[in-house]
Amino acid sequence: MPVALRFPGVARGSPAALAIRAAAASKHGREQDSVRASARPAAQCWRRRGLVVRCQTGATAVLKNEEATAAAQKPHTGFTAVMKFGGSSLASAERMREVADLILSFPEETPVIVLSAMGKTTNNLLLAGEKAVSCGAPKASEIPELAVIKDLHLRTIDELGLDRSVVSGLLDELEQLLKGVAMMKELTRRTGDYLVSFGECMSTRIFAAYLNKLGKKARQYDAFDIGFITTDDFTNADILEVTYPAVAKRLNGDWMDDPAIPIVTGFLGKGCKSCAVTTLGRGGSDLTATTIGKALGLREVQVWKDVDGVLTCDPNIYANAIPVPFLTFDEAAELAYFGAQVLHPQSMRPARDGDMPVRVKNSYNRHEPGTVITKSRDMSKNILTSIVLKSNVTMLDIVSTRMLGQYGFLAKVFSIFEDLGISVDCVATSEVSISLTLDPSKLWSRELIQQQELDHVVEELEKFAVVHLLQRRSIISLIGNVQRSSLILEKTFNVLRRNGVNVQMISQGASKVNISLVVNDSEAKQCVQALHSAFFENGFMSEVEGADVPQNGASLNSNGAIYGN
Ligand SMILES: Nc1ncnc2c1ncn2[C@@H]1O[C@H](COP(=O)(O)OP(=O)(O)O)[C@@H](O)[C@H]1O
Ligand SMILES: N[C@@H](CC(=O)OP(=O)(O)O)C(=O)O
Repeated sequence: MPVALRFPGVARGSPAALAIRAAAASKHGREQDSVRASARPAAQCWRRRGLVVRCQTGATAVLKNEEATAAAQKPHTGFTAVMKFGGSSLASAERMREVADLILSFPEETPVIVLSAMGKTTNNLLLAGEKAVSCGAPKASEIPELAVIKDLHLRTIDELGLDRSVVSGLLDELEQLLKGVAMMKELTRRTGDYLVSFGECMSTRIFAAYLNKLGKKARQYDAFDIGFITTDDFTNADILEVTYPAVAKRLNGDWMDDPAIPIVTGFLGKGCKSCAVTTLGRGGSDLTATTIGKALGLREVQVWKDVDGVLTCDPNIYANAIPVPFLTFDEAAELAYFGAQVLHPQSMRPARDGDMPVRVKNSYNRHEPGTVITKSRDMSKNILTSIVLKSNVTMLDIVSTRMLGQYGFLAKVFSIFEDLGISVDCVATSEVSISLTLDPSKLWSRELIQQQELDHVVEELEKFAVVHLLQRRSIISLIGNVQRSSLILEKTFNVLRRNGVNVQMISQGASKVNISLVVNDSEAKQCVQALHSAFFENGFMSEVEGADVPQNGASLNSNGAIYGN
């Protein structure tokens, strides 16, 4: 028999209201879902002694003021963790089966699931959009990438034994959209975001349907419909603060009313002014996951990838890379910012704010401990953690013609980059000159800077400086303990000298975890390999007194608690 409640002064559906409701349910020995919020004023009221709860049987009981207050202050949520699965973990029906099996293998968890688009679907959607611009409306239905997307999703549905209607409407809509782009001969950033959103909208619908088919009750959510409110910076939107309470209210509220595992689209949001679909930058589902984790105050966010955690370098550059068991949020953010594609650069922010560990795990190798990322760790024994390479970087040497004082010179240089929305990575200055590197992509949209934009930058800078544009450079970032910088640099320069490589610029970030070196693109991979073997493979760490030797140290018990940190 439901217990009817009303909470004067507490907004209906708010986390506090839900928490009081849960406390009342627990006090009356009821399942939470047998307790319903009611608008009926007569159902109960606040008395001096507390909240009088009247069951529909006529019996009453009191939830003491202290109990109600304590519950409201510690909002209860049924959820325990966020589990995010990227495109690499969801590339086929077989992979979806494995991911479902993985989720069900943690019966003690009540996770919120965040999914990216299947496999390479986002890239295919972007390519299809580009082709639509020039192919002409009658040919839009024949774009090869559209066929690949349709085939992948329909085959997955068939193989999972689901009804094609789960995505057929979206596939039709997608085809219509491409025809529209072909007719307009234009793909704006806003339309581009709407276009790529089909990937996540389809993967989540398929997966939710599959979990339901397995008997695990799941509910699909489009992030842009549940309170993910962003700036209107299409392709690279920022999540706004209002998102946190809105998402918590919606997910907690639905859970209380009708418990089901939420399956949420990663990467997507809703522009605060435009109300159009926005995206959070490539790889943005990691950020969706940590945002939900913070909103719900969860114990942990798990980010499931196709590698055994964050590695000592990109395994595509050097196959001997090994997992890094522990990282701080600062190290992970720096690593991501300087090019390690494994995490979205902004994704550590909510985790840091909510002091919530992030675990990077391998969905293909679930028993590996992975990497645990936390606020702090014992850095005293740490020397080098990981080596990151960012290629195709442009370097600018800018020498003042002394028309401006040094102060005005730096301000003027940076205002030009700000106006053009181009991000500057590394900077080194003298009194009259500045060397800096430009990210190959504009901010996080991964839209490459065009030559004409660079020409424009140089033209603007040449009004007050002599400028040398040096292209095809790479930044090698040494993520580690900058307190041991002399040791790191001594070893690094030995290795580079032996390999005949000259460093063209050095910069040590204020974050105290990163030293960056600029070298020629053509030498960069060889440098990373040589540095990796010198630091991680030849017993260097064990020779240095008190240094931590990288090895797998983090482990996960059955309910996901972290050992060994
Ligand atoms: N330092 C690193 N550690 C781990 N993976 C890295 C690193 N640098 C680059 N990568 C690449 O990142 C990939 C995982 O990220 P991503 O493809 O975005 O995963 P997902 O699609 O599952 O979110 C790995 O397959 C690997 O190739
Ligand atoms: N699908 C989007 C968002 C994302 O996060 O993907 P992944 O988790 O596969 O990196 C992208 O490809 O950018």
